Amino acid sequence: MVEVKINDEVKVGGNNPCFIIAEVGQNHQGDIEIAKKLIKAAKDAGANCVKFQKTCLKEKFTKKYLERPYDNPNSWGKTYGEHKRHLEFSESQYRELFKYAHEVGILCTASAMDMVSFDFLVNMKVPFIKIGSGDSNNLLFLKYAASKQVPLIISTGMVDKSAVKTIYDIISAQHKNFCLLHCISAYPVPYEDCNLTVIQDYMNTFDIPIGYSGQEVGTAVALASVALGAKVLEKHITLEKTMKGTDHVCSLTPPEFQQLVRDVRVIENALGTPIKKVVTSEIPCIDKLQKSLVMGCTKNKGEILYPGDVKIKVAEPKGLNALHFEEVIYKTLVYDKKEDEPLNQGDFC
Ligand SMILES: CC(=O)N[C@H](C=O)[C@@H](O)[C@H](O)[C@H](O)COP(=O)(O)O
Ligand SMILES: C=C(OP(=O)(O)O)C(=O)O
Repeated sequence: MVEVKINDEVKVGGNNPCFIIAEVGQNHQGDIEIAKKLIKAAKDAGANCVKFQKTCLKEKFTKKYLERPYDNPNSWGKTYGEHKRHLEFSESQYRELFKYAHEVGILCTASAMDMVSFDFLVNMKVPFIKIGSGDSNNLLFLKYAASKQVPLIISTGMVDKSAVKTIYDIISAQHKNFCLLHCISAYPVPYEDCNLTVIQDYMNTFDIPIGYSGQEVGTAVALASVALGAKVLEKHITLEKTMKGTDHVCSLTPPEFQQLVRDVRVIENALGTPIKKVVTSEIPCIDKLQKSLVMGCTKNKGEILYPGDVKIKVAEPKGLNALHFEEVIYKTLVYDKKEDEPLNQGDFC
């Protein structure tokens, strides 16, 4: 199975555990202390990585768009530009955050929301660069990103399958060190729009690790994505869901994130093998409750066992496994047998 190399220690895909990204995004409210608390919370929750969103505003947005009024309860300014400026950390603040994450001991990166930010992140030597759904139609940027030969995790919200194939073709023409994440870009995503089985379709179509970036409320859908085979899982993290900001509503609090990580690991462990076999932990139940073949009546040596003469019961001691019922019928007893006595190999011929 194809693996993506994040760094010397961390690989994604194949038989590696699901790589869990705690997406801070802009849930830091523009406050570096909150950002640090979220980095620490992500580490304590057991996430593999914590992620921000790096934007060069004049590269990502037109002047007119930045001047657009942004008058809603989640806004940090009168215009979209003011709002975004409030939420954007400077390069030196990013350096401080990356340093802090390093001290805390968690991988830290960001989504490059434009080419300028991409270059900054390459220079910062982040373990991989995320390209969010806002760029799933930005083929120019995707080509540029692919040419830089850094590991990429790419979300595929807001486009259809044919565009996703194009993204795959663009990146894989340069390298295979990338993952695609199924994503629906709504905040929050109604459950009926999650279309989680797209993950399986991606897995059947693409020879790279597939993951899920979930914007729905809660953890159930994210957990299901892992059961379906997601090798990367991204969920937003917040200190408090009632905080101001567009994404808090679809985010997980630190205890919820911790539970998510725990449950993902339980699911991975439980997925086990597709080979159905009797496992050691079942032996006590087999001993206690599995049924076996016993005599349904008292019969003597030389008599034939007719269907009604053999019963299937939980017995002590056990007889032959009840699966052998058909093999016993119409055989001749070689011993006298009492009702309820177990029937074993050698009792008939
Ligand atoms: C598509 C995309 O970029 N989505 C991101 C990742 O999920 C979001 O975090 C947005 O940045 C956020 O919802 C924008 O909110 P506002 O417009 O209020 O700053
Ligand atoms: C928009 C982003 O992600 P997604 O599309 O996965 O929500 C992002 O990472 O910035």
